[in-house]
Amino acid sequence: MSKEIYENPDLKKERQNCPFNKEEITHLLDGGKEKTIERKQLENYILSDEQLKDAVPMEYLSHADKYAEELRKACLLMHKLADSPAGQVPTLRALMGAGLGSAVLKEGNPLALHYVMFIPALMGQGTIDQQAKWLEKAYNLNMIGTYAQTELGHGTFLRGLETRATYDPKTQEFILESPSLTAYKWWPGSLGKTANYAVVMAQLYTKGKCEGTHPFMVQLRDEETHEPLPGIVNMWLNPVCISSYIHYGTYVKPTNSKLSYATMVFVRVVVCQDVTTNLRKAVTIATRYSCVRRQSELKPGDREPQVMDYQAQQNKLLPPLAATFAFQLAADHLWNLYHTANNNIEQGDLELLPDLHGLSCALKALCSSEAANFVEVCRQSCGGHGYMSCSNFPRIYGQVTAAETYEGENTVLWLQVARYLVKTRKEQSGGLSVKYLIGEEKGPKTVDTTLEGIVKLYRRAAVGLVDVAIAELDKSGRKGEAPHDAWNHAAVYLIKAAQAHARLFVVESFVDSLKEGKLSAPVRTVLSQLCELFIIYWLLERSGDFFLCSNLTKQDLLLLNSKYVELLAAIRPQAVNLVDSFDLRDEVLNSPLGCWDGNVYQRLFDEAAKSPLNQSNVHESFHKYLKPLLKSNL
Ligand SMILES: CCCCCCCCCC/C=C\CCC/C=C/C(=O)SCCNC(=O)CCNC(=O)[C@H](O)C(C)(C)COP(=O)(O)OP(=O)(O)OC[C@H]1O[C@@H](n2cnc3c(N)ncnc32)[C@H](O)[C@@H]1OP(=O)(O)O
Ligand SMILES: Cc1cc2nc3c(=O)[nH]c(=O)nc-3n(C[C@H](O)[C@H](O)[C@H](O)COP(=O)(O)OP(=O)(O)OC[C@H]3O[C@@H](n4cnc5c(N)ncnc54)[C@H](O)[C@@H]3O)c2cc1C
Repeated sequence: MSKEIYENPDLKKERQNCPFNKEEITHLLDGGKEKTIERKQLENYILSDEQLKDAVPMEYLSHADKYAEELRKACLLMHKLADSPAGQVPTLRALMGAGLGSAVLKEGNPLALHYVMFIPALMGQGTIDQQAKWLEKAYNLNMIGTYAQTELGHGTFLRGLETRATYDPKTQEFILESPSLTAYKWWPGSLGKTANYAVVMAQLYTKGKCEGTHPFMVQLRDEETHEPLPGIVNMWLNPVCISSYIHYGTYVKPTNSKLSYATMVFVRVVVCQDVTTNLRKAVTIATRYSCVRRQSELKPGDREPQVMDYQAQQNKLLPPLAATFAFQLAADHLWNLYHTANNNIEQGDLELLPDLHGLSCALKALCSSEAANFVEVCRQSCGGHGYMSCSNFPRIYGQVTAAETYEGENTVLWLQVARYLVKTRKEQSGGLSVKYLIGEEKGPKTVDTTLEGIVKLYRRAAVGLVDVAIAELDKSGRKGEAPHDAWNHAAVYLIKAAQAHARLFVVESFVDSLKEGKLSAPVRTVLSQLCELFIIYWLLERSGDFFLCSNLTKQDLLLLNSKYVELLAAIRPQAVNLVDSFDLRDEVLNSPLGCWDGNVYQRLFDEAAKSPLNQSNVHESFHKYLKPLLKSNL
């Protein structure tokens, strides 16, 4: 007899009479029906492998055992990648895109950097000959690489990196050295124990002149023994300059000195997708739990309500739910720009490079910071159980908040965006993605609170805040301040302008995607509600920017507040159906709070039982420490 599949009755009720086709949204997020089929096949292919499951929860292992267990699974995963029926690259893309990797490798993937930075660096910066020599070896995992740029003393300021690569024309070799403790490479993933090669960013010196940071291929460890090569601690020999600019002993400048930063641009684009995937997990866990959890009293004498019925809970969870769609659509737009710009750059056309740099910095900083804030709100919305390690919120939060720092610390990236905006506004040129900065914003300054009207407000804020920042810079200049001091003293304004620009890009991506997309009426309705909720939410959160740069009035704001709470109520009935549309398997969510069947309490209890401390009634430490204390009559 088939075992009755349990489904929490409240969740079951939430799923009844769904007014839209969930699969249509799943296909939209996957990039089409075929992509959904491919993803599900790959998920089955990976998640059905018993050897990829943890014998004991990772949190109960030692540091070394965690590393060993993650490496065991990562290596097994690589074999499955190579044997995947869908082919290596689609499987890798699925591992990176759908958060599938973290379903298997919960503490982190010791081989991630090999795929996320080492191979992209070879592809983006290696010469044809270098790619012929190393790419196949890297794809076949006959070498494991990392990307070693950050040093103990420098992570942000790349022009301050201390690792030196001195070209010796006699031997036609580069001598790499770490001249000081602060020059030691620090932070690169996999560098400690896993990688045997690295792309090392170092200052290139030739004929006594520093030509700036360049990438070098360096072998770190013996391929057989894995022992560090001689002198590896503070002296490296025989590196090879990737995309060599040394021709017959003479340095030939690249067309753009920042092309050596290309790998970081790629990862910033990838990070937008990754933090969105993590946010989707957090929202799914919190939403399902909030419909299972009944607590307190809404109507005196009534049964305890689902906590999702509190407007306060909807205010916590529905903006992040909307954000997952907004960030996904913006990340898709950025990915398309990346490919266009990259193809042009390969043809020697660098025109889109500033736009790509500006936008990738903006979106990486915005999506990572907003996702980190939203994940924390999702955790808090689950009360005490959200604090448990098994809820998966601590791990998801650790992953998204790391993204606020790596691949360019967010503040530094905001300032890069501001530099690009000020230049575009002042020079009234270029700026593919900031066309509104070229020429004046046309039309009346009156405010209408339609979707189009709200987008116009975002545009006014984006251009207005750049002008406020420029006015500050000019004011400092008139006072005789040097440009670098004026820039530093305008930082607060510059960052606000950069953030307003990033939010405008996300808002326009969302609105435009709904206009362009071939959506059924029910899906269009629910996504339009989410879009309107999200852009009003952000406007209310940052109303000062809009008061400063438009004719927004107190009445407008009160009207928008009313519209916002109406939208909370309108979307509430579809919250579970929307997160079900993400089609995230329980193994990917990895949380008893977010499981599809809503059997939360039993799963929490089962998780707690796995703790080593729950394998006996009295832990041995009682006899060693507590009992003597109890007897000591202090
Ligand atoms: C099995 C598979 C499993 C897969 C798992 C998937 C997981 C995926 C998610 C996780 C992904 C990765 C893991 C994370 C690993 C982390 C890695 C790292 O952190 S690597 C190190 C990152 N470090 C940085 O980002 C450093 C940040 N600093 C900088 O970029 C620079 O120092 C900068 C830009 C702040 C300043 O540089 P510089 O001082 O040289 O420039 P200026 O500010 O003076 O500007 C001059 C000029 O250049 C332009 N510019 C700057 N940068 C770029 C660029 N990158 N591209 C193009 N142009 C650039 C700038 O705009 C100025 O132009 P101008 O016209 O003169 O105004
Ligand atoms: C999880 C993780 C994984 C990582 N993986 C790698 C890797 O694989 N390879 C690698 O090379 N690196 C890696 N890194 C390092 C990472 O790239 C750096 O930590 C990051 O670039 C920040 O640089 P920093 O640590 O020097 O911070 P700092 O720049 O020292 O930041 C400290 C403070 O100074 C501020 N600040 C710095 N410059 C300015 C400025 N110009 N204007 C205003 N404020 C400023 C920052 O905003 C910040 O508040 C990783 C880091 C983490 C957390």
